[in-house]
Amino acid sequence: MAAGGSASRRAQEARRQERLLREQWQAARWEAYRWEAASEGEQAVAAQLLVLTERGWRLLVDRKWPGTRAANVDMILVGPGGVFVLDVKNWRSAPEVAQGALRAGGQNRDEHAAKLLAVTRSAEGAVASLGMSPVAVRPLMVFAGRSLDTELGRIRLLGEREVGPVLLSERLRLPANSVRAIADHLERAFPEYEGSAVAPPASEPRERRTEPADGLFDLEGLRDAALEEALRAPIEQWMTFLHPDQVALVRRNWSGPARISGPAGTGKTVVGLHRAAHLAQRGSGRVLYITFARNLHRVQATFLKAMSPAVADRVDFRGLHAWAQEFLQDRGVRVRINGEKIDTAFGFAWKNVGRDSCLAEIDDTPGYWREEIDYVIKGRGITSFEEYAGLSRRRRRARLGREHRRAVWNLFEEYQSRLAEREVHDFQDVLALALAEARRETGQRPYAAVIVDEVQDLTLVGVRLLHALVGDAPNGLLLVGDGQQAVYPGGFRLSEAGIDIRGDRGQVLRTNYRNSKEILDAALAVVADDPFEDIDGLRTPGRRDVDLTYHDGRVVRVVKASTAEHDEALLDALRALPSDARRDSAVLCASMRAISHYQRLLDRAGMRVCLLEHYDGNPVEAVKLGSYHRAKGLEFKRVFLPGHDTDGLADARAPQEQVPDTVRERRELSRSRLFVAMTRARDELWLGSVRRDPAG
Ligand SMILES: Nc1ncnc2c1ncn2[C@@H]1O[C@H](COP(=O)(O)OP(=O)(O)OP(=O)(O)O)[C@@H](O)[C@H]1O
Repeated sequence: MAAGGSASRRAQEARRQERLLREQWQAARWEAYRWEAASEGEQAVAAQLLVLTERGWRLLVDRKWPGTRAANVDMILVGPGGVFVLDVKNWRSAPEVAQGALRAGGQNRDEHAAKLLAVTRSAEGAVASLGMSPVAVRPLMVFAGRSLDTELGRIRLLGEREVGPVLLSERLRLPANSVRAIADHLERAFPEYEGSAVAPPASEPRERRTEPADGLFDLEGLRDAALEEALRAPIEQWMTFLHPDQVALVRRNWSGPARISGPAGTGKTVVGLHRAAHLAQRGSGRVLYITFARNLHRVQATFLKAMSPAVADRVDFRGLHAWAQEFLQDRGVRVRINGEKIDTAFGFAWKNVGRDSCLAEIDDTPGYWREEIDYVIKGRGITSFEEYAGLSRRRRRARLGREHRRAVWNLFEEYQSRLAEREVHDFQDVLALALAEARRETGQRPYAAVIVDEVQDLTLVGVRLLHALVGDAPNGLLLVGDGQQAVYPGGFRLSEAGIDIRGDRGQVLRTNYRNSKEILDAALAVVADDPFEDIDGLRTPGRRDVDLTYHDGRVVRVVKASTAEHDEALLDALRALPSDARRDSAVLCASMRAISHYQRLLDRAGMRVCLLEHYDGNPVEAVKLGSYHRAKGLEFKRVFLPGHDTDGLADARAPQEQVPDTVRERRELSRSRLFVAMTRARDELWLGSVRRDPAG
């Protein structure tokens, strides 16, 4: 359609909406004025809110507060924007918030805020039994005859004029059937208050309010449009609903460190985020939410803000290394990181004592030995050769005798002295320094709780560091992750970190809410023969039992004879998408080289690209592009994996006994990474390959 045509359609729609609103406003005012016992101010607020009831919201007025004898609740509103508990005030003096207190006419009015919070907690309890996240209920204090929009803790204070527009512009959180279910449930939990001052007249049939007053109202149409919009909504649209088992985890009281594990897509992150909001809402201290991946925390911060704006500023989302550097800086400890100098230091060390040692017989790629130092020696905080000589090198395949370990140790010492010579630290040093600092008793506890997402990506020293921040305090440390999605070498057991997870403090989620069966089956086939050991030391087979929630999805396999044909097929698939579907699509690659290649390809084809390192969780009208690593923890409706089998999948079919241990280890890691990338897809997974010449 021509642009002019769609602009005129939009203008027509805007006029229709305006007329509709005007009609709804008239009807609402008329109805509010029939609430004779209410003050004029309360009627004005009610009129604003009654407009919402014409737009898919349900308004419960003057309800009994369960568990009390005579107290009432002014209003509860349930709608696409969530659940709100309202207290309507008709004060003679203007309200103000000063130094965390509510005041009016020179007097402290905190008792009103306390009552509203207590009612909100009752409502949270009621919706939690429906499986709704407790953080989705929000308290509002609305002031008749005033104009304001401010906050007091988690309470939002709004004036008579602001309340309608603010609620109407809330982002979509609940679909229509959820609004119905919650409102029905709350109607039962908060029965009508006897002797109600503002209840609508009994003679007025309740249904009248939701029926069109005349032909101008197209309520059915509005609802259908809202529903359709929810289905089309970008993938970032946050889920407010949790399964009752997940809600229980969010609200649970743990007596010490706890852990949530489970296969890909089982809602671990959702639970972690709701838990962060819950703790921030309940306690007085700050919550630290840590991930290893460098941009994931930004995305998660955006999600939390959408989900629970009132608490968002009490949760710090950080990448582990950046946080550790800030922490050291705050404590006055100097660190110097310089990537180039670190590489040179290792390069020299390898040349001097590695290249001609017995290590080269096992694997002559220096990278393997650098990983040994990073993940095994420094990552596990090993400080003496004897300790290293007796170490069980978890998830490392090459068997090293004493002689080889001695050679690794020499390489490590040489590397350390080269770093010292250049006066630089590497990333492992930063964590070790931060750990030493965190263990120093300063009397300050910066955080009440620490939540670690994708914990399998951390090293042992990283986990020790975060544990040191909160110790074994109740509800202090929560570790969220899945060993099957480990994408870095090496590993450790929690017991080595001195973390004891026992009884109900170790929880496993089992229902995959993300992937369709076809997609999950394809992903599990890649790692089917790779049993793995998780941080609790349990060995688990690669093909795990997962419960599925049934929704459609498909796997598209495209095999071409040349890279050019393969790339053209990718472009065709992307071009075939409607333009608003591209924003929920991601092209993921195993290497940086491949990312540069596909960035050029998409640029040349005129397709807008958003690199994952720039993605912050807000919907963006572009195809996302990034590495398998960067895609960790994220999800997309459609995932495109060009050349997905160049690194790992095909190798899995080679006879294993002829392959050196270190190569097998690398391939295993490649398969884990591919598994992670594949399980990012919700509805469609596109797997591209270039046919290899069997003789080649
Ligand atoms: N109870 C639920 N009902 C419906 N959808 C849910 C539920 N719980 C989680 N989801 C959805 O399932 C998807 C996967 O959730 P999440 O990202 O938290 O899983 P995860 O276990 O952290 O995944 P991964 O380990 O693969 O990163 C998300 O879209 C989330 O909104």
